[in-house]
Amino acid sequence: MESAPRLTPRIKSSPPERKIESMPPNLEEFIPEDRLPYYIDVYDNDNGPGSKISRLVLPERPVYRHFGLSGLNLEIWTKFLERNPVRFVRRFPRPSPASIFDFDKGANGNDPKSTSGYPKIGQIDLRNHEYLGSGNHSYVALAPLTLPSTTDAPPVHGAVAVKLALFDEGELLMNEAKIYCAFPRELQEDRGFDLPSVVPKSYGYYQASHGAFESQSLVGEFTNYERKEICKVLQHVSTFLLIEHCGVQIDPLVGKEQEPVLSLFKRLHEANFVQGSPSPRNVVVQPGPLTVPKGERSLHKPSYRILDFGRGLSADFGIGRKHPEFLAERKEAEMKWAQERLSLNEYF
Ligand SMILES: Nc1ncnc2c1ncn2[C@@H]1O[C@H](COP(=O)(O)OP(=O)(O)OP(=O)(O)O)[C@@H](O)[C@H]1O
Repeated sequence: MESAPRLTPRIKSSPPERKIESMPPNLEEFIPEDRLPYYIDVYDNDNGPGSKISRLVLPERPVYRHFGLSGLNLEIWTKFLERNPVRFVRRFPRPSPASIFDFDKGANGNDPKSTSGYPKIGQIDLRNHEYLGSGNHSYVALAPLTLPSTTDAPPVHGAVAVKLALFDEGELLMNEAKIYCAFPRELQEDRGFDLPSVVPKSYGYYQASHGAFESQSLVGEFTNYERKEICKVLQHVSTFLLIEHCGVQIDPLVGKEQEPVLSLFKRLHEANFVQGSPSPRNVVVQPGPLTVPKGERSLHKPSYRILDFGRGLSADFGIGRKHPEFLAERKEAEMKWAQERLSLNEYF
């Protein structure tokens, strides 16, 4: 008997291929909280001729449209950025007080690796990033993340999605960061046929701050006045969220293609989360299954993931916690929404 032709998912663009040769393979491993760095240095000083001010570190924000950039001393910022990375500090998952203490002991000079093996400073290199996508609120880039080795773990080097807030949408990104912190590990890790991963793994939410700048060893001479001006610009620099790169956007799905994606929404709801804006833009696909080595994966066995939790709800905090009945209502509505919006019929 002839077997039925297998349906491969519709996707918006061709499956991910490295456009930049030096880009490492995607980081796929789960990194426990105590291995995430306290600081991340972002290299972002090479934005092509004529544009020394990075769009990524300093996205266009309404504040500039209203007041222009004149209030900020961009000459000094440029001088700083040409020679130094921008240092960000981890906000979520919140570093534990003990690890901060331990970190500070090391940061004071003499202990490059902390005693508990806590990695101090990671690096993101945005100079050669690939554009992954953007929404109404964000710009998402693929860039290499490096974490130093610790006393009991090897270094980490892999490509991750860096989601930056555009305009003044930091609140959505912060909500998303909190949701990622609340996800249980089993939603992020692929555990085989019956329990595929539902959402990307996340590697923390980071913010540029005065304190992080003060802890940075700077290349070049900066006067006190210049330091103050740099701190003013830092207040406008976007926060960012690091997440696993999980493939390319799907196109609306037909018939049976919808089943695996709807079952991911079901698992998300069973774990007491709501995504908040289901649409084909917020579902990505890559060759699977993820449990086998990369060379053996194919789009005939697709691995889907749900993205974008800016408008997400969780039973762990906020309105989802205060009003469980509201959360239950949203889950029901979201399932109907997902059925309609992921379907090709919706578009005709
Ligand atoms: N982890 C990821 N892996 C692969 N692609 C991604 C990832 N995160 C984001 N993208 C791409 O970037 C696009 C924008 O991301 P996202 O939907 O999270 O942004 P947003 O600004 O919150 O969107 P919206 O306008 O729906 O609020 C996605 O549609 C997807 O194509």
